[in-house]
Order: sequence, then C-alpha cells, then structure tokens
Amino acid sequence: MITVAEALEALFALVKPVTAETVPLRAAAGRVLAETVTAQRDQPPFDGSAMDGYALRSDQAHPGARFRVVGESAAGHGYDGAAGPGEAIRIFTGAPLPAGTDRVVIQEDVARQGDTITLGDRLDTGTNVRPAGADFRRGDQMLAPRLLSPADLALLASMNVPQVRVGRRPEVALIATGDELVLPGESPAPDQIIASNTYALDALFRSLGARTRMLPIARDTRASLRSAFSLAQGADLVITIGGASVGDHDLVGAVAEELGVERSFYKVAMRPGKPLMAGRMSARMGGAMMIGLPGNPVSAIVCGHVFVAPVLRAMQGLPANPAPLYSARLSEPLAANGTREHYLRGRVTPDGIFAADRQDSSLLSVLSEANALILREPDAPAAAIGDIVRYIPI
Ligand SMILES: Nc1nc2c(c(=O)[nH]1)N[C@H]1C(S)=C(S)[C@@H](COP(=O)(O)OP(=O)(O)OC[C@H]3O[C@@H](n4cnc5c(N)ncnc54)[C@H](O)[C@@H]3O)O[C@H]1N2
Ligand code: MOO
Repeated sequence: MITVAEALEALFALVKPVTAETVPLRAAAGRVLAETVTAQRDQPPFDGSAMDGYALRSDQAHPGARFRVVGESAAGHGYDGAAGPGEAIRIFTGAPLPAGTDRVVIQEDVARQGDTITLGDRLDTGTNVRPAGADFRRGDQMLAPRLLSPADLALLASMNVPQVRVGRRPEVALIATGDELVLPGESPAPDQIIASNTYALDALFRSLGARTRMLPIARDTRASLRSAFSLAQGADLVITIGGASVGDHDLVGAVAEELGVERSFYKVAMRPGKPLMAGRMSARMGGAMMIGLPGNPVSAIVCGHVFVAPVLRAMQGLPANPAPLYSARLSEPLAANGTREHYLRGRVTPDGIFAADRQDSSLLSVLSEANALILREPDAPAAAIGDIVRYIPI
C-alpha cells in the first residue's frame, strides 16, 4: 500500500489542466484566474476625502481659525477651482480634494455661520485624505493562478476589468455502483439502501468549481459498469463509488482495466479510504482521469476532501497541493493510532477540537455533525488534552 502523500503525487501526475475561457466577472466567483490582470488605473484616481467636512490647508488648521467657504466638492462632482489662503471648500466622503487643500476637518469639529466656518478647539490629528493610488496603482497586478474570492471580484471590478480568463470548469462524471442502491424517493426492497454518497460528492465538487454529471447507478455486472463508463465519455474526471474492494461483486477495477484504464495505484494506507484506485482511461474511452472511491459513505466523502478536492484545484490551474491543514488544541484525549494514516471525524469549537466517539466509515450521521477531519499520522502515540493536532476543515 502507498501512503496518502504518494497517492496524491500519483494523482497529480494524472492531472491534465483544463483550457481557459473568458467569462464576465460575475461568473468568475470561485474560479481560478488563468491570466494575470494588470490595473489600468490608480485607485482612488485622485486624492479624496475620507469624511464629510471642509477641505482646507493643514498649515492653517489651528483651533479657532476662521475660513470662508467658497465652493463644494461632492463624490462625482469635484470642485474645479482652487482654495486660496483663508478659504475652505465644503467636501463630502469620496469627493476629490480641491487644489490648494490637503486636509479635511470633519463637520463635527466645525461651527458654520453663513459662509464662514470656525474650527473647534479639539481637532482630530489626521488629514482625512485618501491619497491617489492608496488602494492600487496603474500597473499593479493580480497574479494568475489564483482562486477568485468575492473580494477579488470587487478588486477586479475596481480595476475596471469587466471579464477575466479563468480555467474551464472541469466536467466530473459520478458513477455510484451497487445492486443494493436506489435513488432517494424510490421504494427500496428490504435488502436495499438509498444511494447517498453521490449527493455529498456532487455538492463538494460543484463547490470546487466543477460541473457534475450524476450518471445512473451502475449495477454489479460488467455490462452495467461498461455502459456507465461509456456514459461518462467527454468528462475530464470519472469518479466511481463502491465496488472497489476485494469482494466477488467488486468489479470496478476489473471493468476499468478491461476498458483500457491504465491503473496508477490501488489501495492507500489510510483510514477510511483504503481501497482507493486511480488511473487514466484509454484514448478510445476519452482519456479522462479516473478515481475509484470506496463505497462506504464516509470513506468516499473523506477521499473526496483528501484527494479529489486537490485534484480539481490542480485541474483548474492552482498549484498541486494537498488539502490545507489547520491546527487546534485537543479538548479531549485521543488514543494511539494504528498503522494507517487516520482521518478522524471531529468537531472544532472555540474550546478546542475533539474526535467523535464512533468512527465507523458507514456513519453519515457522525460525518454530518463533524466539521473537521483530524489527521493522525501512522503509529501516532496517544495524545492528551491541550496537545496540538492538525485537521482539514470540512
Ligand atoms: N475482506 C475485506 N473486506 C473489505 C475490505 C478489505 O480490505 N478486505 N475493505 C473494507 C473497506 S476499508 C471498505 S471502505 C469497503 C469498500 O468497499 P467497496 O468500495 O467495494 O464498496 P462496496 O462494497 O460497494 O460498498 C461498501 C458499503 O458502502 C455502501 N455504499 C456503496 N455505495 C454507496 C452509495 N453510493 N451510497 C451509499 N452507500 C453506498 C454499500 O452498500 C456498502 O454498505 O470494503 C470493506 N471490505
Ligand atoms: O477504510 Mo474503509 O475505507 O472505510 O473503512
């Protein structure tokens, strides 16, 4: 069995980055910037006021000083003239600072009578001026690749960039396998259960920028699996769920091989998720990358976070990195780990992190309560309250 790190390296070696496409800014949220963007302007484009008040010369701004108000500068309506000695300009937040002024005294610190203002006794010390280019300057860059956050979209808009080049959404085909499975809403026979894993994986992959295709459930026959694989044609990534282990009805590996999947690895030293497999489909079958996830719901979903999420990021052009790890202090002790890397379902709270009591890989109710996968290295010794552990937020 290979380690999780080795499996990730092998997966990254199978990744073919998607091509780029141009999309309007609103469609770029959560996508990966494919081409560096250069600002064509300064922001703000002028020295501007940060407050509502009066613009004047700072060397004249003494407590009790008087000024004549000779004009107004509002956002979108600057003052064309210049302020002379003893003159002030009424100004509002976001308005350009008029020539001849370098400070804004807020209106709370001013008494006004007609066109005359008198500064108060206790003036604030700042200029209340936002210098031109304080946010960004013409020529500043947003570097690709970059996962575009909501704030990034505002920054790009502010740069006057209406559309960007981003990685195409990877197309992911999801194939649930098993004679025991029916879809939610159907009437299961006494020996059947509801196919659930695909719903978590579908949501997870779409949240990572993918487009998903949920294919009909494949039955535990070679013919049914073959037909499912053929429906997956055109996808960038084919994900099977279940049928990956060693039982007589676990046919995914055999059928994949028959269809020309070149296997990269099978089985990873981790818990849950051991019977993971990966490879690439033959050119005849579309050449997609294939990942076979174990059927146990928690195993499939954990592998989605640990393996498929980094793969989808890399496909879209981000660096090939494992899922980011965070640290927290244990609020409950942990037993020593076995020989496989363990991803314990747990909860991180303001008081620390703890693992759920029950860790069987079939328990979706436990996973649903979890917000973290606590990472335990192979053979990690028991850990006490207060020890720091690493986790993947989920
Ligand atoms: N003799 C051995 N038996 C098993 C081993 C082993 O090493 N030796 N490994 C165990 C581990 S670990 C796992 S994980 C499972 C994985 O097996 P498969 O990938 O073949 O999965 P299935 O047998 O098809 O299903 C396992 C379990 O999950 C349920 N399932 C499957 N698909 C779905 C779905 N889409 N939604 C909800 N539930 C699903 C299925 O009904 C089974 O209960 O093998 C162990 N066995
Ligand atoms: O390791 Mo299997 O993947 O649940 O329990």
